Amino acid sequence: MGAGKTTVGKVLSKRTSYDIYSLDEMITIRENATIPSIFKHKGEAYFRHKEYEVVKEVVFKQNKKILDCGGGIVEKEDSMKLLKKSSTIIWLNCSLENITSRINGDNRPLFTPNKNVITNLYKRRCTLYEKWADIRVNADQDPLKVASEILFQLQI
Ligand SMILES: Nc1ncnc2c1ncn2[C@@H]1O[C@H](COP(=O)(O)OP(=O)(O)O)[C@@H](O)[C@H]1O
Ligand SMILES: O=C(O)C1=C[C@@H](OP(=O)(O)O)[C@@H](O)[C@H](O)C1
Ligand SMILES: [Mg+2]
Repeated sequence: MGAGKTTVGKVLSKRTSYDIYSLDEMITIRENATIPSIFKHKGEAYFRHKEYEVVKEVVFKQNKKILDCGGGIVEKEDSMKLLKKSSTIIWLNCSLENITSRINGDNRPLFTPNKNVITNLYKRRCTLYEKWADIRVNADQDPLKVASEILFQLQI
């Protein structure tokens, strides 16, 4: 959360002309509900299943594309296996300090300003990103630079 995936994804889409699929946006439209409302009324497991369904639907399309995932996609192994099989997984590695300053007071149900809780979530997620990512970029810099670093690493 707050690493800049959605922001950088849009920059990459403009620069490459690849289509972009924002999973959070697709889920919101399909469920006709906001993400906080889905979490509140249906729970996280339901949301993760919806994420999985959207991934399954888009990854094997033949067009060149960028998937703007939610940061919690790593919580569901089935989703990650599909991504690993089909895609290059990019980790936008961002300090917890920057994440916290970017999204404080935002509309993300799993974000909390409680330092212990968010530090534990951050550390656990970092282990998962480390496990699954093909490429890691420094996301503690301007989004345009993050996008350039990704294109450089992918040689696009
Ligand atoms: N590299 C960056 N530097 C500073 N602010 C950023 C950066 N990337 C994103 N932001 C800002 O942080 C917030 C969260 O960005 P977003 O792209 O939605 O992150 P994510 O999709 O990873 O949760 C937005 O207000 C966005 O404008
Ligand atoms: O980290 C998470 O568990 C989540 C991240 C959010 O997306 P962003 O990473 O774009 O904030 C969104 O999918 C949902 O609030 C859950
Ligand atoms: Mg996002």
